[in-house]
Amino acid sequence: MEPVLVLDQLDKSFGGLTVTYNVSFSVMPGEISAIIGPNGAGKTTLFNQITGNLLPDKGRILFKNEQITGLRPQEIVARGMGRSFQITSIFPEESVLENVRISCLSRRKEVLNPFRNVARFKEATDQAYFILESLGLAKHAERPAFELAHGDQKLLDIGIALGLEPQLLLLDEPTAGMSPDERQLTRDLIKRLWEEFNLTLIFIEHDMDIVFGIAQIVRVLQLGRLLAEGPPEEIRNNPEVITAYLGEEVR
Ligand SMILES: Nc1ncnc2c1ncn2[C@@H]1O[C@H](COP(=O)(O)OP(=O)(O)OP(=O)(O)O)[C@@H](O)[C@H]1O
Repeated sequence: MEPVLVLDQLDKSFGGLTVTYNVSFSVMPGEISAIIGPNGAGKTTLFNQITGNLLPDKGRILFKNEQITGLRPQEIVARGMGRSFQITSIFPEESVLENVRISCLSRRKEVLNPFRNVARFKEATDQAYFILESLGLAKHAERPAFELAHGDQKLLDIGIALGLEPQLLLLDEPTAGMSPDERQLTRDLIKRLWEEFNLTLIFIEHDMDIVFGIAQIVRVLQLGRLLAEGPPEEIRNNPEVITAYLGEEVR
């Protein structure tokens, strides 16, 4: 089996600050994996390079065996990579349904003209409902998005990404700002979405219950370097990772 994503020796600096240094790893299709590391380790900057929001100074990124380094984010999305953001990217005045339907339609290149192709519009509406039901948001379908609670807005953001039918989905701190109960639900939800939508999923997360609960592979960044990579048990017992990040209490 070929990897779906390959990072090959990525470097990125801001002024004198090295934020990504010689980062290489491969992600296999269908894998669910986590990126962890201290604040400022470079996790989001790494995501930004993968999604084309930032250009690496050096190195290559391959997605489904093709070079995507230097492509614009929209081109990378069109190839099947989705992303949710730490800060949500919803249209606040539009309904919850409309937010997801827009992305389903844009996948079909029918954004603003529902009358041109009624069948496609209906198909996109059904797909949007299916996604909202998977996320537990169908009951809020008709409400304006800004009325949703913070946790639900984050879920909607994932729904928007799913509307684009990604094969690879990147989630940046999906549980940030959530209550412990919401975190628990979101953990189960992420696992279910991964299965239901046949995704390859990479998430950045600080909550170690979630990381060790659902990731098959954990990658640890420290000061922009890939410190360790492996299955949860191996990472949890890795002395360097414990010293750099985990501490003793999570063992
Ligand atoms: N556009 C930018 N210009 C200058 N410095 C930046 C820029 N983006 C990020 N940085 C710096 O790069 C470093 C890594 O930031 P990044 O957000 O990637 O870390 P992170 O691991 O995602 O952190 P956190 O867990 O807090 O989200 C930080 O020191 C940050 O201040």
